[in-house]
Amino acid sequence: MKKQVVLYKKLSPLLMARLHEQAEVTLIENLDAEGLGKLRDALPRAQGLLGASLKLNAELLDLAPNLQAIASVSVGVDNYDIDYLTQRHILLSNTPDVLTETTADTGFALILATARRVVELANMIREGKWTRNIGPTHFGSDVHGKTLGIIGMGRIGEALAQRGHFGFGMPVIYHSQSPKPAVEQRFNAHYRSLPELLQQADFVCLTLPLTAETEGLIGAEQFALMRPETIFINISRGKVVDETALIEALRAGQIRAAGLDVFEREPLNQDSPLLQLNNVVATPHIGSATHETREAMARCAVDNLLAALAGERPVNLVNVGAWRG
Ligand SMILES: NC(=O)C1=CN([C@@H]2O[C@H](COP(=O)(O)OP(=O)(O)OC[C@H]3O[C@@H](n4cnc5c(N)ncnc54)[C@H](OP(=O)(O)O)[C@@H]3O)[C@@H](O)[C@H]2O)C=CC1
Ligand SMILES: O=CC(=O)O
Repeated sequence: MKKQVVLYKKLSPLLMARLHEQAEVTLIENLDAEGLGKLRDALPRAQGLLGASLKLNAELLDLAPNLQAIASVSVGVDNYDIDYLTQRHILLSNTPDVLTETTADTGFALILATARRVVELANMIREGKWTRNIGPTHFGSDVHGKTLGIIGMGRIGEALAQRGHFGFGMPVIYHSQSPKPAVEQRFNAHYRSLPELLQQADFVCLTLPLTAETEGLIGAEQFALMRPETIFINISRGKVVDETALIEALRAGQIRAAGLDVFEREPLNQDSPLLQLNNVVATPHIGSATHETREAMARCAVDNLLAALAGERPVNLVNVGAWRG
C-alpha cells in the first residue's frame, strides 16, 4: 500500500510526479490559517511530512500518531524538537551541501552591498537625488584586503572563506566550536576566541546554526567589542542576535553597517527600526533562494523522505538516535 505523505511546500511538477508514483500525497499550498487547519486535519493519517518554515512542535506532532519521517527542505533544523522526534523514532532529515555555495553567494552579496552602500545609493538615483558628482559623504569602504571574520566555520562558513580568500585577498579569521586545521591550511585562516574575532574583523559574519547555545550569542556586550568600521553580516538565524542591541549599535555608530538575511521574527515587521536605517541592507531570508538551488533542495528532501518511508536510512538523517535499522 502507498504511504501517506503530507506536503506543506509545493514542489516542481517533476518532483510531484515522482512522489505521486510512490505515495498518496496531500498538498497544503499555504501555511495561512486555512492551510494550518488543513494540515491539522491531514496529520492523523500522515506517515511522512515534507516542507519548511513551520515550527513543528509536539502539540502539532501529537496529532500524527503514524508519523515515521519528516524531510525538511532546509539545512537548519531549529524548527524541530529533535529530542521529541528521536523519542518517537521519527526520522528527521535536512538538505545540507546543495545550498552551501548559493548561501555563501548571498553572504558575499551582503558584504559588497553594505560596504559599497549599493542599495542606499541606488535608491538615491531612483529618488532623483543624483544631481551632481558624488563626494566623500557617499563613499563606501573597500572589501578586498579587509579582514573577514567568520563565526561558525562549517560548510557555509568555509564557502564564504573561499570567496574572501581567493576572490578578494581577505585575511580570514574564524571562531567555531573546534579548530579546523584543513581550513586554516587552505585559506591561511586563523582561529580566534569570540571576543578576539569581534575586535579584529572588519566583517563579522554569522554562519552558525540556531541552538540553545547560540541563541542570543551576539548582544550588547559583543557589539561593544566591535569597531566603528565593523560591518556585521547575518545569514544564519535571526535569534542568534539580540536585535534590539543590534539596532542600538547601529544607531550609536558602534558599528558601520549591517547586512541581514534573517531576523528574530520573519517576515520582518514593516515597522522595524532596521528598515529606517540607511546603513542596513535587509533581504527576506533569500540565502538559498535561486531556482536551481531550491529545486536541488526539494529533490534532496524527496530522496530523504522516500528512503525513510521505504525503511532505508536517509542520506541526510539528522537524529541518528531515531534510527532502528
Ligand atoms: N540565510 C539562509 O537562507 C540560510 C541560513 N542557513 C543557516 O546556516 C547554518 C549553517 O549551515 P551549514 O554551514 O550548512 O552548517 P554546518 O553544520 O556545516 O556549520 C555550522 C558551524 O557552526 C559551528 N557552531 C555550532 N555551534 C557553535 C557555537 N556555539 N559557537 C561557535 N560555532 C558553532 C559549528 O562548529 P563545529 O564544526 O566546530 O562544531 C559548524 O562548523 C544553518 O544551520 C542555518 O541556520 C543555512 C542555509 C541558508
Ligand atoms: O535557512 C535556510 C536553511 O536551509 O536552513
